[in-house]
This record gives sequence, structure tokens and C-alpha cells, in this order.
Amino acid sequence: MTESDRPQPHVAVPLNGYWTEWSARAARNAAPGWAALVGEMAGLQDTFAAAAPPPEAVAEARSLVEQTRAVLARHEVGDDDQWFGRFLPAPDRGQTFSPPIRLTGITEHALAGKTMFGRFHSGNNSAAHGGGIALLFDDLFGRLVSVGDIPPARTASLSVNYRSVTPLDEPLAVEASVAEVDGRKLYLTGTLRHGDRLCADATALFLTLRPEQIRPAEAEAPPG
Ligand SMILES: CCCCCCCCCCCCCC(=O)SCCNC(=O)CCNC(=O)[C@H](O)C(C)(C)COP(=O)(O)OP(=O)(O)OC[C@H]1O[C@@H](n2cnc3c(N)ncnc32)[C@H](O)[C@@H]1OP(=O)(O)O
Repeated sequence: MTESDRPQPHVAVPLNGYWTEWSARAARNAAPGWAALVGEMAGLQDTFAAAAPPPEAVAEARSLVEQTRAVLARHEVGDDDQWFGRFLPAPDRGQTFSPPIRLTGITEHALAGKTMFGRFHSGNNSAAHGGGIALLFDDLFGRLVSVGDIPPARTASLSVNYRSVTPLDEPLAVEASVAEVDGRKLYLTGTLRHGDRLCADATALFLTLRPEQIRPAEAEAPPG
């Protein structure tokens, strides 16, 4: 998958106050070029998964990756201060774990978007790994419960039905909606389609957190 194949920036996301601050803090602190580095890392994962290099190329690539790790390791921080995954308005959220989702429509109770699995998420036979599909749904549902006035919530259960194989390097459509709210319980449903074909559907129970279960989003690390 080349950079131009990746989902492009999406509609503005009306995040709840907690996630707005959590995300804004990373955006305030992140070095220029961080978002581009995330894109390179995602591309590297797909290229790595697709490569069968000769020994000299293996040695060269390993040396370059070792050097990159050493550079980044000099700047390790605790997870409160990491930038990875915290760029919530971006399709990839600033992370390389799950595929980017470009949102095309969003309300407090539903969202729709486009996504694509690359070689990194391959299971076998040019199809996406089932665990990767579960990951995609968890991320999608996580985004859905982060908009509007819904307090921070966590996945309590997630169930996926694999209806047909999900192709790699093909545009896919996702939809998710809140089916029912019962106190802290949010019952969610979602679909993943390739064209008219249903690849998978999912249901989940998310629970909004009690105040004592929430870590402050705005906690700054001590200076120095
Ligand atoms: C758009 C861009 C924005 C992006 C923003 C963010 C991006 C992020 C994207 C990534 C997002 C990724 C998101 C992630 O991956 S979140 C990470 C994965 N999830 C977890 O780690 C959760 C771990 N579990 C817990 O923390 C607790 O168990 C929770 C908080 C879930 C509940 O513990 P708590 O002590 O609070 O509650 P309770 O035990 O008193 O239960 C309360 C009620 O709920 C019912 N119940 C509980 N469990 C289940 C169950 N499994 N099935 C059916 N029912 C269940 C229970 O019977 C009771 O019902 P009732 O007796 O009251 O009737």
C-alpha cells in the first residue's frame, strides 16, 4: 500500500471533553514531523510483511532498524506522555496498530467511514487476519463512544461474526451505531463491507467509567 492509497483526512470529530484534552496535550507536545513518522512506520510494517529479501538486504534492513530503535529509545517516556495513538482527529490516531479509519459521517449515535487492511494485517490467502478485524471493530466502537457527551468508556465485551473473507489492499466501508443505552451500558453494533458484500459484523458492550476509574487527561508530567 503506498501513501496515496491510505485513507485521506476525514470529517471533524466532535470529541467529548476528556478525549479533546487528552488529544490536545499530545498535539501541543509532539515534535514537528511526528505524524509523517507514524505514516512511515505504518508503511514499514506493510513493506516488511510483504518482503522476502536476500541475506544482504536482511542485514542492511536490520542494521537500519536497530539504529532507528536506538534513536527513539533515547527519548522514551511513560505512557501518560506518549504521542502514539493520541492524535484522535487523524484517521490513524497517530498509531500503527490498527488500520486508519477515515470517517465520512458522524453523529453522537452513529458513524461511517472507510478503511483498508494492508499486508501487515494479513492472515492467509490475501485475507485480513480475524484478530485484526476484531481490533478494527474495537477501535471503531472506541471512536463512536468518544464523541458528544458520552463519558470515557471501556470495552466489556466484543463479538465478531466473520461472514466472508476481508480482502487486503481494497477499500472497505465501516459503520457503527449505538443500538441501546442502559445506564452505564452502551450496546453497539457495526458492519464491515467490501462493496455490497458483508465481510463481518460485530456487537459490543461498552461501559462508561465511574469517576474513580478515570485517570485525569490533563495531568502534566513534572517539568525537567
Ligand atoms: C473519533 C476519534 C476518537 C477516538 C477516541 C478514543 C480512541 C480509542 C480507540 C480505542 C478504544 C479501545 C477500547 C478498548 O479496547 S478498552 C480496553 C479493553 N477493555 C478493558 O480492558 C476492560 C477491562 N474491564 C474493566 O475495566 C471492567 O470490567 C469494566 C470497566 C468493563 C466493568 O467494570 P465495573 O466495575 O465498572 O462494572 P461492573 O463489573 O460493576 O459491571 C457493571 C454492569 O455491567 C455488566 N457487565 C460487566 N461486564 C460485562 C460483560 N463482559 N458482559 C456483560 N455484562 C457485563 C455487569 O453485569 C453489571 O451489570 P448490572 O449488574 O449493573 O446489570
